[in-house]
Amino acid sequence: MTVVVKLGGSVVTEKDEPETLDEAAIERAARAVASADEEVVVVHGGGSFGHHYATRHGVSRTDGTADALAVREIHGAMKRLNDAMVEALADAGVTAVPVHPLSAGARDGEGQLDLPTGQVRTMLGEGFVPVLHGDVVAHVGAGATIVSGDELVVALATGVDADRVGLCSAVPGVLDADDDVIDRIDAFEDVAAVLGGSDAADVTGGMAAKVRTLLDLDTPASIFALADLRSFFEGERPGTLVAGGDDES
Ligand SMILES: Nc1ncnc2c1ncn2[C@@H]1O[C@H](COP(=O)(O)OP(=O)(O)OP(=O)(O)O)[C@@H](O)[C@H]1O
Ligand SMILES: C=C(C)CCOP(=O)(O)O
Repeated sequence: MTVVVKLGGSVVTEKDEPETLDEAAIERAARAVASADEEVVVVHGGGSFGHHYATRHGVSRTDGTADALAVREIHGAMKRLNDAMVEALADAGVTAVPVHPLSAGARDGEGQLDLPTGQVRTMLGEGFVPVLHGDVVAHVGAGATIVSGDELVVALATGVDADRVGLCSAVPGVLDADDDVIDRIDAFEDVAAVLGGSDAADVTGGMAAKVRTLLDLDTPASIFALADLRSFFEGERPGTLVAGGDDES
């Protein structure tokens, strides 16, 4: 059984405070990952590290930069966050190793992401837990653009043939107009009216982009809060199930 899980930047950082970790949340998430019996691929988002620098340099998933300093600053911030995540996971007993998307993937002229995953599959086979992160990647004709952790989740889930996919965010699921958790989403149009961006600085589009991206995936994906991460690893389906191309849950 292989699980791909994203730890949202809104969970592991104080998203409103530049380069500020949420240490307690990181430790709690690391303990939950350590409790997993499955092969796990971890992805984390940008939070107050990546989004802060991406906003400063005007870079998004579609607006690129040719400025190498901007690329180094955005990537450097994400590497600092990734170092902290890998260290916390290691402290919790997880065999975590870092994987940096800038060095592995790129976008073509249509913005399509190409993310090789052979190295991730080999890491899993050797007992490691790869830890990837939202990043900046080279983009044909645009210099470099942001790749969100959510896009990486979709590419990885396909690449490692994941059995389960989970996204841990700052909310208990996708909320409807009454702030109740929506159990299941099968089509973007069904929920478009209630989907917004992020409450904090976020160049990748918040919840609306998250749902749109996950609907591209054949494997159903759950969106839930940190309090539910452990139960997700225990096989439950907390929060909202985004079921794009497949009916099974
Ligand atoms: N209908 C909705 N239901 C739930 N959250 C919503 C909704 N509309 C907008 N949001 C916002 O989307 C946010 C989650 O998206 P965000 O991109 O911040 O999450 P993340 O993946 O945890 O963070 P990061 O992008 O830094 O990794 C919530 O914190 C909330 O502010
Ligand atoms: C802003 C950067 C560098 C990463 C964005 O990843 P996300 O937080 O998963 O959307």
